[in-house]
Parts: sequence; structure tokens; C-alpha cells
Amino acid sequence: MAPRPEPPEGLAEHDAVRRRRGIDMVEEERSLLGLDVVEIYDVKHDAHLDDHKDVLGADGRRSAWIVMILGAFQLFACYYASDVPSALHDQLEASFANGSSHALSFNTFFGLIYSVYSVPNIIIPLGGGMLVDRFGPAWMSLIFSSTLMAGQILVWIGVFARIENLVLLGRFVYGSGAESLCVSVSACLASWFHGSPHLALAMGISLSISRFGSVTTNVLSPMVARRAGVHMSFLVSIAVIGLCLPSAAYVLRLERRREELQASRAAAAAAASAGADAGAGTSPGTSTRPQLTIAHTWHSLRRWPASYWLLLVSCMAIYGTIMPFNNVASAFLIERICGGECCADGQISCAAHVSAESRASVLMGVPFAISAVGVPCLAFVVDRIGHRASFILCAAVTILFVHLLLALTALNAVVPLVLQGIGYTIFCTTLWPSITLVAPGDVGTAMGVVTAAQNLALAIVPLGVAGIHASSGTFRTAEYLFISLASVGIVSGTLLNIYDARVAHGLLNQARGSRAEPTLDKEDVAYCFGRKTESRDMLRQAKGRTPVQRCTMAETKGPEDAQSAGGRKDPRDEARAYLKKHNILGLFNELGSAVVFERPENVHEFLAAKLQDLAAKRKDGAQSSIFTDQDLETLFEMYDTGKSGTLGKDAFLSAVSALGTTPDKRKAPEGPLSKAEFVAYCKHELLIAGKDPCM
Ligand SMILES: C[C@H](NC(=O)[C@@H](N)CCCCN)C(=O)O
Repeated sequence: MAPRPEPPEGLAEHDAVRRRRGIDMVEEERSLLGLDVVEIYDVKHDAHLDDHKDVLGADGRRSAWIVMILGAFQLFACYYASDVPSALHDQLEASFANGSSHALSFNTFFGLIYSVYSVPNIIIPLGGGMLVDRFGPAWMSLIFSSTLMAGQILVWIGVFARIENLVLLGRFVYGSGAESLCVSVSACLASWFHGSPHLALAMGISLSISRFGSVTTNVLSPMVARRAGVHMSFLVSIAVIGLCLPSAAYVLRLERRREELQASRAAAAAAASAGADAGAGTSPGTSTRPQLTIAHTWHSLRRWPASYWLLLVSCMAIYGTIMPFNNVASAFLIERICGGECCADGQISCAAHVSAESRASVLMGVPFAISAVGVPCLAFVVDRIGHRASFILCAAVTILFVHLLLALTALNAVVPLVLQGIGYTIFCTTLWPSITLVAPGDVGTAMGVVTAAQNLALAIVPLGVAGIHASSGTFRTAEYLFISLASVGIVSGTLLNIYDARVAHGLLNQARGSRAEPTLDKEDVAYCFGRKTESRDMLRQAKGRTPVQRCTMAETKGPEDAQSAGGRKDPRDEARAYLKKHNILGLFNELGSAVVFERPENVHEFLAAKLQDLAAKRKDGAQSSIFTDQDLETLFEMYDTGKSGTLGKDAFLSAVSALGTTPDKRKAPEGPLSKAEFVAYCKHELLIAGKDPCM
């Protein structure tokens, strides 16, 4: 990197450092002051995302897709190995029947294989998610993959030696890593695709590939078991998991590289704005990850919006109908196909039962087959049109319809199962990316809490189904439980839409991708007016001009023109306008800087006093210390060492950097810049950096 020219003497370095630090503290201050404005977070956060894009560029985008493929492969291995026992039910039964001692009946043992996986996962993903936020998803994926490996080795030895307890211990260890691995891979994708218009697509493709893991094990494991013995199927699954480790290690390498690039860029920005004092700023490798403390987690839980909790309820209700239904679908479908008992004497070997069984197994594959193909396709659409909350409601309605059909009609089961596939596809495509949108700060913990809740539902609902079946003697009665759960999903989905529209400004229902990569035309012009304008005239005139020219043009036209130009109101622009109008970031900047320098014992008291002080200053007509036009003009004069009235590119970039911003060299104007152009450009840069100038 080329060394930056030293800022001229007399420049307010101290102030620049203060401002930089203050801005970095906005989020902390926000919670300190008890403010919780999603949009403030978004505006600040998106500026930060722009940094990511700039640092990594096309290379970063390619890396993100590599991370997606590697993460999907880890999930593939996880789903593959998780489902080996169910694919080998009959072979395992035969194998353990030949064993020497059996403390448990095979069915109890087989049920426990799944219980020891699920029950601990009511708790484990909570800790797993926190660890992901603390140590990063890439590191934790490596650790969770190793846990899978250790667990599956124990299972394999247990199967080989026919030791039931060892198999169960292995499944417990395996389960401890499996759900948390799903959390860490999701968090990893959320981090690499945050702000990208392809988040749902990335998550959808990885889910589809992981589902393919279940399909592969269903086909491959029985084949391997028939040829080489049942334990060999487990050995193959160990080999598949083994490939997770290098893939997780490579993701870690990419993650490190990304962090280094970000840190060096932050250090360069700090050096430019602080000169010799740069050492006091962000140093490469500085971790900004949250503390692994109960207090921090509690703080996160309280900070998540109501939409997060509505998503959690939807997850429990809808996954509670999908997975437990799938567990009993075979028996339920056989019962439905035969119209009750297939064989007169309650046996299961008559021709009618065997035929119903094979039809049921084909039907059972329908929902997951639909989802394997449908999820990436729908994800592509969701990334474009948004409507996540609407889709979540739509999925709940579809699932309700499925169970009404199954409970109340004798319709061919293909129709409800196709609908079940559609409902599941819609739900899983939209649910998981939505969680990352409503809780962007601590995705690992947020995913972990939802996954734990999901496992709670998956542990309880089958017990309810079994209880209903035991008391009524038929699975059809259990349909009413699924109908109730789908109804809960509809209520939470409806509330989610209301909250999203009324409180969250359409965070879930809007197409985020288009917003994450704003067109320069609109953003530049909108910035210069201080509010959004969709005036075609303005945009047409702005086309082909540099950002400086656009700003200058906007300056001369004035905000009134923009207002009269009309146009649809965007909640983000309203938020920006609000932030700007009340100079919120400037206020936080002041407070944050003051706290950092004075380090008061009682922060609350200090802040209260500081606010009173600021209010008093304002009453006296004094200006806030945020950059005024006058400041910017002075800055220009400092860098215009030859007093030519213009700045060349290098001097210009240094001057803009001295504001604590990191200008994009590619977009910076080449030619000499007049004072007016410089002031306009600085204002533009300050907005991008989240530091609204005081105008
Ligand atoms: C995407 C979603 N994932 C989950 O439900 C996770 N809890 C992992 C499940 C692992 C299955 N062996 C899904 O699969 O729909």
C-alpha cells in the first residue's frame, strides 16, 4: 500500500481520532442510552458492509460462494451421517439380534438413538450459538465437525462390537456437534452474504445440498451394508465427515484473510485520520466479537425485536408439524391407504400391507424431494422480491390446508404430500434468512436459540402424537394436533406481518438485496438533498456526472426541489432523514468521545450531565462540533498548500481521510477540485461513513 502523505500540521488530529472512535461506539452508546432504533443500526451497519465490499471486491464475492459450497458440504456430511441409522433400520435390527447381550428391545434402542440426539439439543445449540458469536463461525465449524467425527467413530465402534450403550454415547456426542454445526454454517453464510442480494439463495442452495445428504445416505448406506456389513456404512459416513475438516479449515483460512484485510483497511483509515496517533485506534487483529457472558447474551435476548420471537414461535409450530409428521408418515399413510388395518389379523406381512408400505415410502419422499429442488428456486425469487413474512404466513396456511385435507377428506395422499413439500419449501427458504435479518448483530446466538426451540418442539410433539395414537388407536386423530400447530403458525405469521409493516418498516417484506447495493445515482442525489428523491429529472441530469458534480448540482437546487419532485417514501431514507435532522450520529459521537477520554466512574451520570451541557450550548446558539461547511473549507485550505484554490487527487484523498472516512480511490475525481466541489464531496463521504455533517 502506498504511504499516505502526512496531514499538514495544525490539522485537528485529536478531533479526528475522537470522531472516529465516537462513531465506532455508536452501537454501544445506543444501548447505553436505552435507544433501540433498528434503522439506526441499519444505517451504521450498512456503511460497515460497504467497507466489506470495498475491501474484498470481486475476490470477496467469489470467496463468499466458495464458503457457501464448503459450508453446504459440511451440512451434506452432517445430514448424511445423521440419517445412517434410519436408512439401516432393518440391517441394524438383524445385526443387534445376533449380538450377545441386549439390555433393551431393539425398538427402544432405535428410538433412543434419535432421542439422545434430539433431547440434548434442546440446550446445546444455545451454547453452540454463543460460541459461534464469540469465536467466529469458521473456528466453531471446525470444532463441531471434529465433534461429529468423534461421535460417529464411537457409533461405528459400538455397531461393530454390538455395544448398545457405546452407540448411544456416540450418538449423544454426535448430536452435540450436529445441530450446532448447522448453526455455525448458517452464521457463516449470514456473515459472508450479509448485505448481499443473494443471502436466501446461498442458504437455500446449502439446504438443498444438505438434504441431498439424506437422500444419498438412504440409497448408499443400505447398499454398502448389504455388500460389506452394517458397520462399513458407518465407516463410510466417518470418511464423509472426515472431508468436513479440510473444508472447515479452508473456510477458516478465508475468514482470517477477510479479517486481516478489514483490519489493515481500518488501520490505514485510522492512520490517515490520526497521523502519529494511529496506534491508539483499531489494530489489526483486534477482535470485535462479543463477550461470552450471560450478561451479554441476556442483553442480546432483550435487544432482539418481537419479530425474532414470532419467527421462533413459527419455527416451533411449523417444524413441529413437518418433522414429527414425517416420523409417523409411513404408519399414517399405510393406515390411510388400507383404510385402517391392512391385514385382517393385525399382521404386517400380508400383500396389502407390503404394497401399502412401498407406496407410503415413495409418498414420504415427496415433500423432501420437492424441497430439494424448490428451495434454491424460491430462494432466488425471495432475494428479488422479499415478502419473507408473507411467505412465512403462506407456508403456515399451506400446512394447515394439508392437515385439514388429511384429517377431513379421503383424497389421494399425493395431493396433501405435494402441498406439504410446497409448504416446507416456502417455510425453510424464508425462515432461516429472516432470522439473520432481524438479529444481525449476534446471528450465532439467535440461530442457536431458534434451533434449541425447534428441538424442543421436535422432542415434545412426537410424544403428543404417540399419546393421541395410543388413546385413539388411529393416526388420523393426531392430525388435530398438527392442525392446532399450523393454526399457531398462522397466528404468529399474521402478527409477524403486522409487526413488520407497522414497527419494522418492512424489514422482512422488502427486497433487501436491492437496498444493500444502492445505485449511485439515487444515493448520491438523495444524499445531497438530504432525503430521498425519485425525481426522474434529477436522476437523468445526474447520470454521467461524478459524485462531486451530483452533489454540487443538488446543492444548487436545494432540498425543496427534491421534495416537490415527490416520490415514494422509503423507510430507510426516512430514517436517514431523521438521523440527519436530529444529528443523532453527531450526538452519539460527542457522547462516545467524551466517555472515552474522560472515562467517568459513573457513566450514566456523566452522560446525563453531558446531555444537559449540550442542551445548554444549543440554547446559547452554539453549534455542535460536528463538521460544518466552515470546517470543511478550513480543511481544504490546509491541504491547499500552494494556495492554488484547488486540490489535486492525492491531497484531496488525504484531506477526505482526515475526516476519519475512507474514500473510494476508484470513485474519487481525478482532476483539480475547487473548494465548493471539495465541500460537497466531503459531505457525501461523511454520509457514507455515517457521520452526517452538520449543515
Ligand atoms: C434448515 C433446517 N435445519 C434444521 O432443521 C436443523 N435443525 C438441522 C437439522 C439436521 C437434520 N439432521 C432444515 O433441515 O429444514
